[in-house]
Amino acid sequence: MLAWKQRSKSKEKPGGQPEAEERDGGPAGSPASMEPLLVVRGVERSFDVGSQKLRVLKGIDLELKPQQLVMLKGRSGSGKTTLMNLMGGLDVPTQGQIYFRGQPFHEWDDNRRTKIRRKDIGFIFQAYALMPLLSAYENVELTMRMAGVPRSQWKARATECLEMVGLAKRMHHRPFELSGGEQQRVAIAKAISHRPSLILADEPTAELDSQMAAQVMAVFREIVATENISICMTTHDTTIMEVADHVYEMVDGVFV
Ligand SMILES: Nc1ncnc2c1ncn2[C@@H]1O[C@H](COP(=O)(O)OP(=O)(O)OP(=O)(O)O)[C@@H](O)[C@H]1O
Repeated sequence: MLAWKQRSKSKEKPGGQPEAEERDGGPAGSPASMEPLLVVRGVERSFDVGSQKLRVLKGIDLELKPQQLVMLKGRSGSGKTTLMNLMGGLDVPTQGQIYFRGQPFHEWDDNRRTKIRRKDIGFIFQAYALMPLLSAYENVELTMRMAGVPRSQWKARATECLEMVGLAKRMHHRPFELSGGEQQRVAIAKAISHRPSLILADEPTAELDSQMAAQVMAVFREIVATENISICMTTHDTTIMEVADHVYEMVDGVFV
């Protein structure tokens, strides 16, 4: 199992709020100097609720660079999940633009976004979302099957991903035979198996105790470094924000 390599990049703002620094200023070719993977520009999202319009996102700007781990924090109902759904092409903005690898998600229909999403984006949820009758290995294989990865690559890649998350010895266990932290690590192995460039994780550590949450964050840092993946995750847990490259705080549909 990986050790949790804590990165002390955050600073205390005068108001006592942790403010993460970006890893800018690195040499040419470092993550900070690369083209953004995802660009969110002036994004707004409203929902019709009865005869009312509910304005949830009110002008969001965000950039996610390759090999970056960013976190969204904010109170319940502030709009984090709504934004993640837009970033992952599950929904489209009412206003504004979303470019994923330069492709205009905001202009595309659902079919076109779904094709990109299956190949290039991985999702991780609070509640693991594993198939209960399939083993850890079979769960990972299923994602590759759905993403169109050639069958000849399934075995080696599923094994590699489960080893990466520290589950080499638990590969043939089914979800109910695994702890919460282990199940979440299977979910991570699933999410990275088809080699996406972006992982979106909604409260991935919410169900875990602090030690298991730390293990999951260690795995996230490892895959950002070795798999050329960027991660955007939501969290309420201030202790894990230390490992982020950048923390965005959302209040009532805007970043502060
Ligand atoms: N499809 C929808 N129709 C109407 N209202 C919606 C819809 N989706 C989200 N909302 C509303 O938008 C607001 C923001 O919801 P969202 O789930 O994005 O918040 P959140 O910050 O992720 O909260 P939490 O931390 O509890 O998950 C909430 O008031 C929610 O009820």
